[in-house]
Amino acid sequence: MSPPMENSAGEPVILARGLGKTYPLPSGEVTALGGIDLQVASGEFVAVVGRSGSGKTTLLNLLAGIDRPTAGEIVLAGTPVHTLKGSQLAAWRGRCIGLVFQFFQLLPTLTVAENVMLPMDLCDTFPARHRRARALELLTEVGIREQADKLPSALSGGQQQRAAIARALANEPPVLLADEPTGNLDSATSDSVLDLFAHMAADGRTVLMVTHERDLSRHATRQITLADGLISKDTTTRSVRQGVAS
Ligand SMILES: Nc1ncnc2c1ncn2[C@@H]1O[C@H](COP(=O)(O)OP(=O)(O)OP(=O)(O)O)[C@@H](O)[C@H]1O
Repeated sequence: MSPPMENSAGEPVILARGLGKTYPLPSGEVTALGGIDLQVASGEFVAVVGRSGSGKTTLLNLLAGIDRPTAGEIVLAGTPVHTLKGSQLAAWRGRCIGLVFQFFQLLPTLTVAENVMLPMDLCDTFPARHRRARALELLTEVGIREQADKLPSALSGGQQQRAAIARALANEPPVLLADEPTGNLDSATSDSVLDLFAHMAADGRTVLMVTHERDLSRHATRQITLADGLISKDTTTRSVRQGVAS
């Protein structure tokens, strides 16, 4: 059997065609992304690497609908993201994308469980009476169930990032996008967080992570290198089916 390359509708989970982003500056235009084509299937864990300024964050922000492309199109889990506007885009993002950031971005006055429930509250994706139970399940999945009723400040950096990953999964998004998710963690903690992403991808989710640290991309199934806003290298490093040792 070949690795899962498509979702049930027969489309890649992430599809970008001619994707470009330029910024107008007084001194002339800056091309952050020069028109890239990309297909990512369910079960892939993609590490996007490249030098500073190569366009990694721009790519992630376009895929997440945080930024708008100036050229090309994005179809994510079947939705043509480039056509969505304003509140449509925000609602789509809340349901279809899980975002993980370098500095966790947990709300400091909410408990860990309340942070995880927040996307469900905002998008009304699960009945209110089920949200806490779901948050606890997710915290169990990421290995910090016992921290549920603490404030984020009582957790270590690695635990806070696990909480942020649980929050990113709250609405069962098909795609997880992570921008330098280990940038604020020591190397052992980084490895354990990346193992978690690898397991999530092996479970059929699609994970795309931007990282400065090429070495960390060994956890991924595929490494895409950007240079000057273009894909300079695209290597599948591990079969999707192979996943990770459990
Ligand atoms: N808002 C903006 N206005 C003007 N230029 C921008 C803007 N955002 C990004 N750029 C430019 O686009 C290019 C790509 O930036 P981007 O942040 O995507 O790179 P990156 O690979 O993520 O870099 P880093 O690893 O340093 O975060 C760079 O030349 C950058 O200066």
